[in-house]
Amino acid sequence: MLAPGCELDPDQEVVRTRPEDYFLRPPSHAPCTACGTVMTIHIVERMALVIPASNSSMRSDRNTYVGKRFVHVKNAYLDSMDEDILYHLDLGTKTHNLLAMFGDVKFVCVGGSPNRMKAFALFMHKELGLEEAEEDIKDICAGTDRYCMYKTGPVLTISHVMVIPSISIMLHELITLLHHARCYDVTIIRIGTSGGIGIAPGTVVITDIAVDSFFKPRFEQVILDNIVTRSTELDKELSEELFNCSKEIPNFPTLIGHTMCTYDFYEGQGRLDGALCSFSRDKKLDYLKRAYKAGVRNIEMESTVFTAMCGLCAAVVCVTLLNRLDCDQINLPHDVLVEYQQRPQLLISNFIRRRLGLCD
Ligand SMILES: O=P(O)(O)O[C@H]1O[C@H](CO)[C@@H](O)[C@H]1O
Ligand SMILES: O=c1cc[nH]c(=O)[nH]1
Repeated sequence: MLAPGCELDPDQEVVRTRPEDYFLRPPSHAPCTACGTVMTIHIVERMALVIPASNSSMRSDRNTYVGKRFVHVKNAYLDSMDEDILYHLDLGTKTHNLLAMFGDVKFVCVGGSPNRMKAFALFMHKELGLEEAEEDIKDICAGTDRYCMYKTGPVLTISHVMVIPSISIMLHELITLLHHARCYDVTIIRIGTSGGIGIAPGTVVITDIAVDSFFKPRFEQVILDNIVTRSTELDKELSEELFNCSKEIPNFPTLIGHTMCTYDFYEGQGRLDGALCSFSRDKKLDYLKRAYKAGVRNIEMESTVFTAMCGLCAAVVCVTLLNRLDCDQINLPHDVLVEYQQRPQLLISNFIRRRLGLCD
């Protein structure tokens, strides 16, 4: 077991936790960098499937992608399949020419609400000055009502509904789609809403690391009857780039901080206004204050699985709708809510235009 207060070499991919939880690789041992105490370490799988476009310190298993960094699928079975049906997207390798449809995608923007994501696609269409008529921007996944998807030039926009399992299914099919379409140098961004902790409503939080309800930077996935823990590391350069973009927008409160991802909006986020509540106001505030102290600035419900699957060329940008130290209910006037929800969209549009060399 880990000695209390010990630190491991930060370059090591480890998590310090209960040994029985980690089955992915057998535990090994390493000395604490400070005191030399030998500790049991449990290797966490690096899951990120999308390869960063500009990362000079890529691991050797990623170095096969010199020049173009293709979207990577860690599944040996896929390429031997005669046909791959992406059921929830209503797309498939035999029914659609995925290379022709999606081969030029460079940015993927995801968010919960189908209407908000459609509005973002139409906004991007305008911002990129694309010639195609707005009416021609159709939902590519119209054959299913699970998710919606729009393509505007190199920007693919997809809704993922709410919570980890829903975004996880979408990401499996999205990443497979990008792989079939031979996409490369892709950046994936989640644009959403969240509850803030200790910050003014309307603040945009750019996530530096996604943490779970225990403030740990990990995502636990049950696979068969094992729990596999995956890293939720994000590309720091990308968050800095986004932060710099935000400085160019007037009256645009933005910060970089940890984002906590929960499995529930009510009890899971310490709300007193759900159908069930088994804790006191004091316990709630104590929890949220501990979260703040651990670096958490906002709470939402998808970031850990999103970062685990897309991490090293991905970003999470969420506006806060309330300060959870003050209240639980979201009672913003409709026009304010709409304006707040547009903030991450505005930032990402500026970022994409800048990356495409379209900014003045
Ligand atoms: O703004 P979106 O992307 O919908 O995400 C946030 O809003 C939902 C809760 O209202 C959760 O899914 C949370 O993560
Ligand atoms: O408090 C909030 C607000 C939006 N989304 C969440 O997950 N929590």
